[in-house]
Amino acid sequence: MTFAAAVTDRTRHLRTRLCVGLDPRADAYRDLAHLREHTLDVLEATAPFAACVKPQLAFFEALGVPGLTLLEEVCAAARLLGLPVILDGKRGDIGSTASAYARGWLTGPHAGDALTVNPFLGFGTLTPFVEAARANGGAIFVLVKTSNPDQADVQGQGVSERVAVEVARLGAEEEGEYAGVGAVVGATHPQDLALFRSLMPRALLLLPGLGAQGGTAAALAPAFHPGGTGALASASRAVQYASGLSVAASREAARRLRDELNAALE
Ligand SMILES: O=c1ccn([C@@H]2O[C@H](COP(=O)(O)O)[C@@H](O)[C@H]2O)c(=O)[nH]1
Repeated sequence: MTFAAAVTDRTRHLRTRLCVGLDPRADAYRDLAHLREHTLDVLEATAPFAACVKPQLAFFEALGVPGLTLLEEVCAAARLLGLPVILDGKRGDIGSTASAYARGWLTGPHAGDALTVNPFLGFGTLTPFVEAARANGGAIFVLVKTSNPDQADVQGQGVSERVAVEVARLGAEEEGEYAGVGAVVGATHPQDLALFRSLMPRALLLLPGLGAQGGTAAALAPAFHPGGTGALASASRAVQYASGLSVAASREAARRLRDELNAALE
């Protein structure tokens, strides 16, 4: 089953559109063993309420080689739990380097099922990512309009719309309900969600910024299709560190966010 089909299946059968983000901050733990245990515990505790999981590569890379080993463990554990994995790496570069990124993060030993991708080196540089994702039934999420308040300094509405049109074009010929070329649109921009939904009708939208950045489930309905499919709302700190390092609190936060999204959509 492709990534797009697998998350949509979880949405329909488990009634969840929540993407649980894993951003393990080294300074929150006694040592690496503690970070590892808590991260894997949060993953397991929140899995029943999640459509997918999104490890942020920066936090794993910051730990060096042990971080990459842990990332492999996280991906393997997610698979055992039936959770599709989005690696949030925001990769992008000239073609030859983009190919290496695509091999590493979409087909390599610590590959995810999907990868976030930066389009700002030009649309041609997306090709290796699209091809690697297609070859493996995976997906990419292209940055269209990021969640941070200063995104408009560089992205701007015209640029974001142009990227959105390209995302739709890249996915247009793919089979299936949703294409393997999706888009990142911040949950912090609820006023723009209807526009981006209409510009990219068959793209899965990844909506980061739920919780800690101020995004709310109630405002996200325009990103979804009738029936509540087509988008994944993502929260990291609000789940992993819902109340200090309490795993029970992480579980309850995931359950609450899942329920809030369902209340807004069903
Ligand atoms: O536009 C974007 C794209 C990615 N992110 C990443 O998502 C999480 C958000 O963390 P929270 O704790 O839920 O705020 C983090 O890994 C970001 O790098 C984003 O925030 N916005």
